[in-house]
Amino acid sequence: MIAKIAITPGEPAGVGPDILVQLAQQDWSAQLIAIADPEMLKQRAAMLGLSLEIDIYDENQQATSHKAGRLTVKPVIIAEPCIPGELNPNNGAYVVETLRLACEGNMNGEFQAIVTGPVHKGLINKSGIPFSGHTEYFAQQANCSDVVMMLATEGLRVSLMTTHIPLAYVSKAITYDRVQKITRILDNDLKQKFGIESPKIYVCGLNPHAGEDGHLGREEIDVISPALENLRQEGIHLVGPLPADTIFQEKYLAKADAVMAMYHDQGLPVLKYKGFGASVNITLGLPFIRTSVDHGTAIELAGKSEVDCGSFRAALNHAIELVTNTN
Ligand SMILES: NC(=O)C1=CN([C@@H]2O[C@H](COP(=O)(O)OP(=O)(O)OC[C@H]3O[C@@H](n4cnc5c(N)ncnc54)[C@H](O)[C@@H]3O)[C@@H](O)[C@H]2O)C=CC1
Ligand SMILES: NCC(=O)COP(=O)(O)O
Repeated sequence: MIAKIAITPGEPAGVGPDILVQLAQQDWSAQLIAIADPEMLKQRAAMLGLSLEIDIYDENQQATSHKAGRLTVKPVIIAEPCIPGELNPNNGAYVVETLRLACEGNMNGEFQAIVTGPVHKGLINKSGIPFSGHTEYFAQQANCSDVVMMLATEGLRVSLMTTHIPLAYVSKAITYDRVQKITRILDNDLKQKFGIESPKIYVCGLNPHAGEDGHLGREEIDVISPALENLRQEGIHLVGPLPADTIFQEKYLAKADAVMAMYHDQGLPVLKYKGFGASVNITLGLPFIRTSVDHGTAIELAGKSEVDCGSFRAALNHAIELVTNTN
């Protein structure tokens, strides 16, 4: 069966559309369905000197694999014409509508995965729509109380205990309950989606030196260790909490199927240092497959043919692979 993959190019003034029209220049084994404004995509392709034929999506037609130089589009009309590199809050609702439709199509089985380009979280909020990230948005749309953000590159997977919240709220968000729920989702998806029979998860502490026996913070003693101990009783293979400044070394990584970081900027700088441009962001715990790029909107590069397509290509390949593995 040929999979239908919904693709949201993200912020129209950013590099998402540039990358999508470039990726459309090659054949793919799945049908790619861009949920976007077709005129905006045509204009971006023309700006980059690429030829692109648009086919308007017909849900009653059987899926056919993507052919180079064409793109199937489920149209969402943009509010105001897009100027690459110029953020326009009047187009914030358009961006969110593309995400809503992609989610709806996955929930009702029309599409088999979502691949998202980068959105500008600040612009969406400026447009009057509270938004902290795709991860949280899709969780809410799919009625999932907890999902996990995981980024993966060759030789390293990093998942996050907390996602897009201010640093000042992180300690309070790391509860006994949260540590258990998030770790169980990670363990389950490593088994189900990645085919790892008995995953080993290495867990970072929150505080310097994982709290130094309570002298530099008590979250490890009061919350993280007891929660991990309970999970070990359930049979989950966990190591830690280990100091975050030394966990990312080969001795541990060679054995780890994933590292769990306590917050966004504890884990992601390491991952991106290792594999920026070739990493994939995967949301675990959703009732559908969702992958994304490792980078943001890079608006200064929009419309200029200078963008690196590696992460978007990897996200698309990974989504197709996950669909194939789970069918
Ligand atoms: N998946 C998503 O929707 C993500 C969205 N963002 C959003 O993107 C916006 C901008 O965030 P920044 O922190 O500035 O990160 P950014 O990733 O947009 O840019 C950081 C640096 O990397 C470069 N860069 C990024 N992507 C590139 C590519 N494909 N090819 C070549 N160079 C590239 C940029 O030119 C810039 O120098 C924010 O609003 C943020 O919320 C950030 C990360 C992920
Ligand atoms: N740093 C990852 C990021 O900001 C992307 O998050 P999301 O929009 O995929 O939730």
